[in-house]
Amino acid sequence: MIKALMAIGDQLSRRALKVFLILAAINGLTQGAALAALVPLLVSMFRRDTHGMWLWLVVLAVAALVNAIFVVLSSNHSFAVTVDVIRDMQGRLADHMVRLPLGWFGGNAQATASGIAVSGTMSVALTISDALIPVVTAVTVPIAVAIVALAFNWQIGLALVVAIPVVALVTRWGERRNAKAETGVHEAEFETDRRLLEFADQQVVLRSAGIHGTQYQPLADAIAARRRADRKSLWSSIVSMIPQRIVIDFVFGIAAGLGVLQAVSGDVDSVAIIAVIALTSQVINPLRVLAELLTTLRRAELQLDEVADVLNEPEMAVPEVSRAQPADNAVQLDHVVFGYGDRAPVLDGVDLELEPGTVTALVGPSGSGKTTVTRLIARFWDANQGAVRIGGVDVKDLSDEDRAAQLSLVFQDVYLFNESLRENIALGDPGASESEVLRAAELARVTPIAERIPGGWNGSVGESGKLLSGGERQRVSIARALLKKAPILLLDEATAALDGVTAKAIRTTIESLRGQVTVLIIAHQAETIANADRVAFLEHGRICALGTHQELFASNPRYAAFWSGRAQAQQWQLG
Ligand SMILES: Nc1ncnc2c1ncn2[C@@H]1O[C@H](COP(=O)(O)OP(=O)(O)OP(=O)(O)O)[C@@H](O)[C@H]1O
Repeated sequence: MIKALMAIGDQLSRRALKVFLILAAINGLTQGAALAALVPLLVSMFRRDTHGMWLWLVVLAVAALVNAIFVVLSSNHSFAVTVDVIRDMQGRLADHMVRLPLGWFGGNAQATASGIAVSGTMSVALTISDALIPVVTAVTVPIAVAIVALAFNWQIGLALVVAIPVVALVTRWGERRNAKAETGVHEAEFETDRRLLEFADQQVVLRSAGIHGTQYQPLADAIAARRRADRKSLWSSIVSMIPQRIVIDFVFGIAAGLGVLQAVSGDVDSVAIIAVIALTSQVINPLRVLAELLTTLRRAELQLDEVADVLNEPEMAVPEVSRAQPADNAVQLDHVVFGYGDRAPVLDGVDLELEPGTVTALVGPSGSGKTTVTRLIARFWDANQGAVRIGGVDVKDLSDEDRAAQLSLVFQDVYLFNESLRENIALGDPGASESEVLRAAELARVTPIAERIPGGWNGSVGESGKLLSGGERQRVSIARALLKKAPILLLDEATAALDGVTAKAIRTTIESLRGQVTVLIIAHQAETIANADRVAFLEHGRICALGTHQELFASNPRYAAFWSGRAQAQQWQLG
């Protein structure tokens, strides 16, 4: 675990960790020395040797005082190290995660990331503060005691010196044996947490399906698996503890037996023997708790492995400074091939050019890759082949700031922050004036929302915007995008949840941007598509037709069939 912590920490916290370990070791050694001073003290007392008694009493007092100082120092330092470790791990995780491709956040990765960044780092930090000092003490006290015993009675001392590595080996064996069960517990814990979060988050869906509590099978399964894993881990630790206990008791038995033999044969002072045997017993307790402490360390080590796994995920290479500046607000996809992970390509040679200031509608069957096109323009992922360019510059050559400045995005799944209505819009341009915010809000028809909700512009939208309707959330996110005034606007079904009148008003707003802003719009409403300068028809991973809606409808049978299908389904009159 120390090795893993050293690998993750920066130079400063590595140094702090080393100092902490040294302090903890001195703490253990001085504790052992204070205990050891009891042997000559007891012998002097029994021999009524006043000089010796005082001498060893002073030695004991000094050792106890030094130990007390190091207890305070190491405890104090453990607090500092704990804070450093949390800061370090969370800081490095945050810095790294913002540079990971967004694809990494799909599936379980998001739950993993929040689990690791919050509970994982906390549990590692708590292990340092609660378990590391006892572990170091459990190792150093027996060593100190064995050295002292060697000085007073070499036979017993030798038995301890030989026994300590044997006990350490048996303990290590037990801990390794437990490791598999511990990994099982860790995985089961993660799955239960993930299912519980899902269960809490998706209450609307579950209740509408009539599913309550443990009727939600994946959660019930996760809880049952966790119970099984806990039981397995408990048995595993009981089984591995037995040999450790036997070896420890055996060592104590041998030390006591040796002492008794020497006392009976009259070779050594029996008082000294009693004192050394009493001292030996002090080795037993730290060694016994060592096994439990190692299990705690093992759990922290698993968390650290996960932190390391996240940190080892390759980052997207983003230049600090753009290698060139976009010449205009054109967007170009040049023979782009892209697939999610190792799945078959979604886009298989997409060529598309959005001319500056034009409105292009991207249409195609569900799952054809329309959203994926917008994600590649925004560089949430990198294309496997081909290039995506903004103003003639490859998006890979733009810094995060320059790329973000070029784009405004409104996605299907709108996320609002648990802030006021005004703050949610102002996020689009934190430097915007009050009148600019209100103007963007007006254009996106947000004003009626401010008039309705308690608190008006300063009223809260609730967690993830849950106090607003789906259509209202979309309007706020459109206002946010309009406020940004970026030269390229990507809209992915941004008006899907709006009523006809509001959708028409927003369409008018978007059309008013024509000539200034390059707009790519994914929409299913016939009016939006019919009014676009050009329609790009995406099918089978390629743009297979490009032109106005009327041109494509007349010349491309696949497009005409696609629209006829939609019109039939939605009873639209087209063409
Ligand atoms: N994060 C992801 N990980 C893996 N596969 C994905 C991911 N996002 C989308 N896909 C897959 O990529 C394909 C294209 O998805 P995309 O969302 O781009 O299609 P779309 O044309 O926008 O669909 P729709 O019109 O239904 O919104 C789909 O088969 C989808 O399952």
